[in-house]
Amino acid sequence: MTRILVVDDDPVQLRLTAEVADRAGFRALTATGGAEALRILKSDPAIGAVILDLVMPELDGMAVMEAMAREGISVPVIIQTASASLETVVTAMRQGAADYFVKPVPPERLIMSLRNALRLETLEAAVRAEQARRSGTFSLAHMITEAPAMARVATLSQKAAKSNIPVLIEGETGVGKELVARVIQGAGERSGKPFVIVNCGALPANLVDSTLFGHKKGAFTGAVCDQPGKFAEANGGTIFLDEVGDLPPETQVKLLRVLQEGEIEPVGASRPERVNVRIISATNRRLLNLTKAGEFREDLYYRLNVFPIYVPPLRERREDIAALVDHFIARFAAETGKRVTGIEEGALDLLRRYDWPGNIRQLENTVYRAVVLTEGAHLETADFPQVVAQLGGREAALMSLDAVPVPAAPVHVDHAPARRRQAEETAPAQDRFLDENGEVATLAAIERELIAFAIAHHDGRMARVARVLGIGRSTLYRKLHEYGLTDGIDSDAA
Ligand SMILES: Nc1ncnc2c1ncn2[C@@H]1O[C@H](COP(=O)(O)OP(=O)(O)OP(=O)(O)O)[C@@H](O)[C@H]1O
Repeated sequence: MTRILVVDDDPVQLRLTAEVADRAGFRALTATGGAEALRILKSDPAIGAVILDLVMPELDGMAVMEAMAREGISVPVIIQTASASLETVVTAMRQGAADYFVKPVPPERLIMSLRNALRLETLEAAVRAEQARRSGTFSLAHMITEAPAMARVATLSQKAAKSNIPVLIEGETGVGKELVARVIQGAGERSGKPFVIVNCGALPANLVDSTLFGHKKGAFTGAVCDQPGKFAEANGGTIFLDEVGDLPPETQVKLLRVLQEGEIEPVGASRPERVNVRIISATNRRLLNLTKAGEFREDLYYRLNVFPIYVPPLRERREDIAALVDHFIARFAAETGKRVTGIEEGALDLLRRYDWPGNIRQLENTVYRAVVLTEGAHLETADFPQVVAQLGGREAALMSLDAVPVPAAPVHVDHAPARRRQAEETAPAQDRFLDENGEVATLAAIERELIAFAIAHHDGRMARVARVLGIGRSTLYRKLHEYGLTDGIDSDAA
């Protein structure tokens, strides 16, 4: 819910305006003076707009706007005043006010003005983010990171920006790893310097080395002139090695050398060349597992993984969905020239419930498609048919589970109603890891479920159950007691 700040020295007017805003779905904070308003604005970066009274004792509305400009607080301001002079209107608008009203303001006009101001601000923020991305000055302020699960990412990326140590960013596909890398570059001393992206998984095998390190004329057929590689291109700045786990073994050795010596060896060169490049790598597979499986050099792993950052998937930061959707609507409406101005609460709720296996990139594409196809000014549930279809299937499965009376006492799973078992078998794997509140279940809960399943699957033959679960029989029996699964189980049923 977007927070707005209402500032008025008249307590009755203050309460009335705040109520109008609350009724329209905003959360109104209030201040009775300019100093208090500035204090709130400085401490709460999530405030989306301010409704400001011009005439107040001590710090008046104009002074508040001037202070906001000085402090770099770019929240849109809607001015209200009891008596208007043309001069004050002009001054306030010059100072950057988004709109101006003489009291009493009809509620619907005030709300429309608030919505317009917020939409414009979202669009301006998207434009600022794009400009910062292009100029290498991207920062945390350009990224949506309101969810508590992103707090650690924010802190770590700011810390990483202060040094030049290699960073490894891990996270599922589309979670924003590249953006985090851009924040690390944009907030540090290499801000504004080159930021070169290499998708290691997409390089043709025979061109990996020359793409990364460059080549000399005559190094191979077709090498008609010296060609600098990505490392040379990134000199003075940052190289972002996406899908670093896909690098072939020979290239891994060369990368290790860059990390150890700060030198690259272009293909066909007689001696190495020094480079000054910060290395940020990323992967959506666990690099440690690749290392354990012998697919990735261990020495290189430790060199790359000096400062690890894990970016959580979107389903663990659903609080960001509303802001991301607003951001994408503003951007795509502007890009496609469609007059889409928002999303209905029911549709937003649908998007919040979906698990987004493709994360933010999938959400971005989904909103794009909806903006292009919609006929209305507000996106509705019907504009997200794929999400409806997928959620519908899952929720129907859960409802059929609910319809089955679940026995109060733990039972032998063999005796559980057949429909329940069938639903368990068809539920998508990731749903099994969520509890009834949609939260990730505890290890104990999953272990209990797995043991019950194994007992049912092997018809209660406990020796076999212990064997397939990879634990001893005494451990199995201890766990049965711990989880209250002993009812109906004959300890001799081996
Ligand atoms: N916090 C965010 N705020 C706004 N846009 C975001 C955010 N995170 C990601 N995006 C957008 O989502 C898309 C995917 O992000 P990005 O490319 O950084 O993900 P990634 O994890 O590097 O993906 P991949 O694993 O496929 O390389 C991009 O278009 C990016 O601009």
